[in-house]
Amino acid sequence: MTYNTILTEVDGKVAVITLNRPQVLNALNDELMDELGTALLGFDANDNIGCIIITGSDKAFAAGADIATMAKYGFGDVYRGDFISRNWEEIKKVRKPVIAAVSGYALGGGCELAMMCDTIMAADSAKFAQPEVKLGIVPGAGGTQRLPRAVSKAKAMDLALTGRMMDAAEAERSGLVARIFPQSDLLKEVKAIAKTIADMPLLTAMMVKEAINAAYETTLSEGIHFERRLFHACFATNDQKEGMAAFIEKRAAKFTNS
Ligand SMILES: CCCCCCCCCCCCC[C@H](O)CC(=O)SCCNC(=O)CCNC(=O)[C@H](O)C(C)(C)COP(=O)(O)OP(=O)(O)OC[C@H]1O[C@@H](n2cnc3c(N)ncnc32)[C@H](O)[C@@H]1OP(=O)(O)O
Repeated sequence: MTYNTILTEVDGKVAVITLNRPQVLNALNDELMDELGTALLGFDANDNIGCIIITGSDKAFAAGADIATMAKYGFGDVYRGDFISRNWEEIKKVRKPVIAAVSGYALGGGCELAMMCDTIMAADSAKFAQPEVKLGIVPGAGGTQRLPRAVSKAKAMDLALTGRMMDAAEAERSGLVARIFPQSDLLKEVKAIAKTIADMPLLTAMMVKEAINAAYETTLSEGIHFERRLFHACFATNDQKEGMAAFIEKRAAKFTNS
């Protein structure tokens, strides 16, 4: 499928979606979010794909929502058009692991998009911010809710009230980013991580993702209960039998995703 604002690539069992509005540092507009959702759900439905990467350019993962677009809108436009809610939730429907590979700017909606992914791997050039306050708006795509859960209330307040940028090292120290790589190695390294994940039993990897994401949505005891039932369910899979037999027989497992 061809798109106007993204590029897609398949590398073995790994799908790569590259945001592609370089002239505006990958600023996010409605067309891009529609196309991103279509690509994500397409790869999620593809049995040959085990892990999905979203990335941008060296200079920008995404410099936020398209300000030139937003500047034209009033309350009626965004409220009646249900902007953001209309097409941002697609990524939450994706059941396979999604990795954000961030180089350069991840600002505003760019940081929010990265936080909607299951994990964030960053280049040493990465810079994260929620600078919306400087534009007279609050973050509108989950930044005020996901950032404090990722880095603490104190750090989230600092970032969202000052609009300052946080570099990759601070982002990793704060827990927003899982790992940092030299910019020139980012995509190679993240593809290797994604291949490792895609080589895991798919049903189990999907259950791991679902269980961890549930922690953001429920109480500890409910989350433990949910995890326990998934743990019990694993014992109905061939992959649990194969995984444990392979360990005992000291050989590589041959998972069948069943
Ligand atoms: C409600 C309706 C939304 C419509 C779309 C709905 C779906 C997607 C949006 C969902 C998210 C909304 C909620 C979110 O919380 C809100 C935001 O994200 S607000 C925006 C936050 N981002 C910023 O404030 C960053 C703005 N950019 C900068 O500060 C600087 O560009 C930079 C990143 C520090 C880089 O500076 P420089 O290196 O000097 O480069 P330039 O500034 O010259 O930029 C080059 C070129 O790119 C254009 N550009 C950069 N950022 C944006 C942007 N966010 N929107 C539009 N265009 C952008 C810049 O204008 C230059 O273009 P040129 O002048 O060369 O034509």
